[in-house]
Amino acid sequence: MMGDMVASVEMMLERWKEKEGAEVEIYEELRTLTSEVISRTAFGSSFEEGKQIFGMLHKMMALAETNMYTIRLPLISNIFKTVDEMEAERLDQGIADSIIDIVKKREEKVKCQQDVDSNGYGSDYLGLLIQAHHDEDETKKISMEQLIDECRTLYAAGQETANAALSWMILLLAIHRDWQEKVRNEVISIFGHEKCLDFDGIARLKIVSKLSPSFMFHIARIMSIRRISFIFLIIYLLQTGMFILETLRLYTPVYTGFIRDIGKEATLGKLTGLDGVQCHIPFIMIHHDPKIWGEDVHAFKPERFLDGIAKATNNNPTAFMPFGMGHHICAGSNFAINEAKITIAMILQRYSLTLSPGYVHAPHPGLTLRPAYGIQIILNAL
Ligand code: HEM
Repeated sequence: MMGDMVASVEMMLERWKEKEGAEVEIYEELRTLTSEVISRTAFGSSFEEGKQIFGMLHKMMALAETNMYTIRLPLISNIFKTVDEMEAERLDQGIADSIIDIVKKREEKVKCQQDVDSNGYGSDYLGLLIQAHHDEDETKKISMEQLIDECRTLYAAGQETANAALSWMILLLAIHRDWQEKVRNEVISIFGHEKCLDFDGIARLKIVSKLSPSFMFHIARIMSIRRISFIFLIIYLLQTGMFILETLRLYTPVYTGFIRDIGKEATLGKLTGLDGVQCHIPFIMIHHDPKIWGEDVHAFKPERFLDGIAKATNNNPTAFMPFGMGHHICAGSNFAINEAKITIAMILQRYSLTLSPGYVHAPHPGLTLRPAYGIQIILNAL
C-alpha cells in the first residue's frame, strides 16, 4: 500500500517539474493524487479503469453536495425527477457497469490461470472483495451489490477527506514558514535529500524497531543498505505528526461530525438522552472549544500535541476526533496519516512552498471542509 502511495506522489512530482517557479492549484493537484492513491490501492493492476470509476463518483459527490439541502417530496419525487437526479442515476449505473466489467476481467484471468497470484483474485482491495463474493461459506459471501457499495464507500470515505486534509496542510505549511522549515529539517534529517523508497528493507529493519532513527541510519550505512525502508522511518516524523494533528484539529475535514442514535436512555453530565433520540456530535465545534484547548484555541500551535493528545485536550482525549470515535471510527486513519506523511515528506524534500498573493481564504462547508477557491501555491525547487 505504501508503495502505491509513494508511486502516486512520484507521478505528481514528475508533473510538477514543468511548473517550477509557477503557481499551482494545490486542491486540484491533490485531488488527482488522492484519487490515484485510492485507485491503485483499491483496484491494483486495474487502477486506470478504477480512475474512470472514481471520476464518475466524483461527479456524483458534486451533485450530492449541490442538492444537499434540496427538499424532496414523498411520492412526487419518485415520479418527477430533476435533471440532477437523472444525471446521478446515469452515473450510478455507469459506476456499477464499470465495476462489473473489471470484476469479469479478473474472473476471466482466474479461469485462464493468467497473472493470478497466490491470493486468487489478487491482493488489492478489489481482489479481496471478489474473493468474498465467491466465498463458498454463505455467511461470509457478499453480493455484487455489496461489492459495488464497498468500492463506492472507499472512495467517498477515503478520497475527499484526504484531499481536504492534505490541502489544508499545504496551506498551513506555506503560511507558517517556521513550521515548513521544522518539518523539512526533520524529513531531511531522517531521509536526506535522496529518495529512500525501498520497501524491501522493512523486513530487515523490523527487528530494530525500538532503536533510534540515527542509530538505525548508522547501522544501515555500515551494512550498505543504501535505501532504508520509508515505511519504517515514517513513524519517526514526530514534528510532522504534531503538525498533521494540529491541521486536522483546525480544519477538520469531516467538520459536521456524526449523528448517533441513542439506543437506550443515557445520562451525560446534566443531559439525559432518551431512547430513539438522535445525538449530533459536531467535531469542528469541539475542536474549537476553549474550555478544552485553552484560550489559544484558534491559534496554529502544533506543539500543543508535544506531550500527547491527553495533555493537549486538558485530559479529554476523546475531544479530539477527526477520525470519529467508537465502532465506526475511520477504518483508514492510519492509511490517511501515512499518506499525509509520505506526501508532505516528498514535497518538502524538493520544494519550498510560498502562498500566492491571489489566494482567497474561504473554507467551504460542503460534504467535507474544503477551500472554496482552491489553494494557490508557488513551488520553488530547492
Ligand atoms: C484525513 C483523512 C480522513 C478523515 C479525516 C476521515 C474521517 C472519517 C470519519 C470522521 C469517519 C466516520 C467515523 C464515525 O462515524 O465514527 C470515517 C469513516 C470511514 N473512513 Fe475515514 N477519514 C479519512 C480518510 C480515510 C481513508 C484514506 C480511508 C480509506 C482508505 C477511509 C475509510 C473510512 C471508512 C471505510 C469509514 C467507515 C467506517 C465505518 O462506518 O465502519 N477514511 N472517516
